[in-house]
Amino acid sequence: MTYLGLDIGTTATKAILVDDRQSVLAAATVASRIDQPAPGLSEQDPDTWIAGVRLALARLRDEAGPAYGAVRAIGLSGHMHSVALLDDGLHPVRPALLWNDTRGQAQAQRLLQDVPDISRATGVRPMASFSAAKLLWIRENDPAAFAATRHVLWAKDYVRLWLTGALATDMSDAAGSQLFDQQNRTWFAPVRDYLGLGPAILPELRDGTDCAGRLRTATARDLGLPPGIAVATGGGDTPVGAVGLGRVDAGQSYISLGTGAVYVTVQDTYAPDEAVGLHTFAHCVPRRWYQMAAMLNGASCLAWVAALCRESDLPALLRRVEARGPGPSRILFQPYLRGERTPHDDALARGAFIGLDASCDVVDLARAVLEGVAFSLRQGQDLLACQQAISGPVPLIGGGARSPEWARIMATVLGRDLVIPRNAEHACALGAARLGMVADGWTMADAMPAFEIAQAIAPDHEAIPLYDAQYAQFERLYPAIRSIGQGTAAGL
Ligand SMILES: Nc1ncnc2c1ncn2[C@@H]1O[C@H](COP(=O)(O)OP(=O)(O)O)[C@@H](O)[C@H]1O
Ligand SMILES: O=C(CO)[C@@H](O)[C@H](O)COP(=O)(O)O
Repeated sequence: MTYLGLDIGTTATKAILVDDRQSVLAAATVASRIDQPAPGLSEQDPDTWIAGVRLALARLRDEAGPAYGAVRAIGLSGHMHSVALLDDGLHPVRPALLWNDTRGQAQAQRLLQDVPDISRATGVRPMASFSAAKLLWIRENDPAAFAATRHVLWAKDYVRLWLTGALATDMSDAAGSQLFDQQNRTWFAPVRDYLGLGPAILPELRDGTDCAGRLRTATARDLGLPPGIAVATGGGDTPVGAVGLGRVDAGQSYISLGTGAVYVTVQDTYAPDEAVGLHTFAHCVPRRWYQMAAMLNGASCLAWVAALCRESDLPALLRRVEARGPGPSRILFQPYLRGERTPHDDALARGAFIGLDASCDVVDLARAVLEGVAFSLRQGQDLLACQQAISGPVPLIGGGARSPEWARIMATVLGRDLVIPRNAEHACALGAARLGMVADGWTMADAMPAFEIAQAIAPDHEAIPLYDAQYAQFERLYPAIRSIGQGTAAGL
């Protein structure tokens, strides 16, 4: 008896096969194409999500052998906010604007002005990342696509549509749309009406643990899976990561360092604080919400600086950073390469290095990047901690968690113990498989045990005061150069 988890990540699709004790039997990762032809633009063709799943499953099938044919249920996770618009025939009418596409900034401002109570009802101030601003941008800039739209789905929902034929979404992807009433867990009519979306355009809402449909016979044959198996509704990657860690109880936190970065704390009541740029969203599991600081610029900043400096071996670069000895660096890096959400809500914010001198080399730049992303997460931690205490060691997942060197810098900047869970890279895919288990009849308690620790990361206590001083400088940087960054972004 096995379970399949699919995670439609921003940079890669991941598939994982586990047995009923959740031992990983096989895993596959397939890189995704992203089109980013100019600053602020970030798109994906929804059909690449299906192509990624197809290829990942072919690899999983080769690796796993007979266990692959014994799958009892499938669960899904996907990057959030990236909305797929489908026509009458359920085909995409245009590429999806991804969560880190910031074209909808002016539209977000208009939503804030024109829709009373939007922030309190939807759990966050309107921002370009969220689906409502994207839909408004498309209505104004691609009216033919908007007019042809009959259905709106999120990344994992489009994959599930292909698997089962069911049109649905879960509470957590709905929560990230800014079209959702977080308290009552239902669509929020004032935004829907403002956008001019008929009620039938938004899909049926379900919990992520529900069975949303059964695997179609033809698709099952094509994929080599049993027909008719349950496919869970699934969820957005942020809450599904929490499921993969077994951290779904109030007060439990975790950090994900993927393309972006999120710092999450689970809640069992809806308690928004939209004023400070935190997000308060419904969870993919029933009767839970979560509060998060969400940064557009996470481990992608490391990939960026490595590519810029033609360093193709990330682990080798990170070892060179560590070999330089303890930080902080004498250079400051502001990581807003794609604008930023928490804490600034500024699509036109831009990146910066400050303090360069003639002796700086790639290792100095890389260290400054690792620290700048960590400082950004500390700003998120400071905001979250105003709402509720963050207790105990915090687990770190996502591609960035592959680096113990980065985790050490992060622990020191955050001033707290971190832990790298076993299967940290697969947390969202594992969470997806766990949603599949619940859809197959398991209880949440049995399907979602706490993670096992692969590595404990303690802060460097001697370096904490030095990093505190550098963090104070970091906090001064954005207000000092905001207008310059906005000016260059606007082409002034
Ligand atoms: N060895 C490594 N150390 C630190 N970061 C890494 C390493 N390998 C990959 N990464 C980072 O992981 C990021 C991708 O993380 P991942 O969680 O897989 O992304 P996503 O789910 O957003 O597609 C890349 O931006 C890359 O910089
Ligand atoms: O915008 C958010 C959450 O609100 C992002 O977390 C996306 O959901 C994509 O995550 P990664 O690809 O960076 O893991």
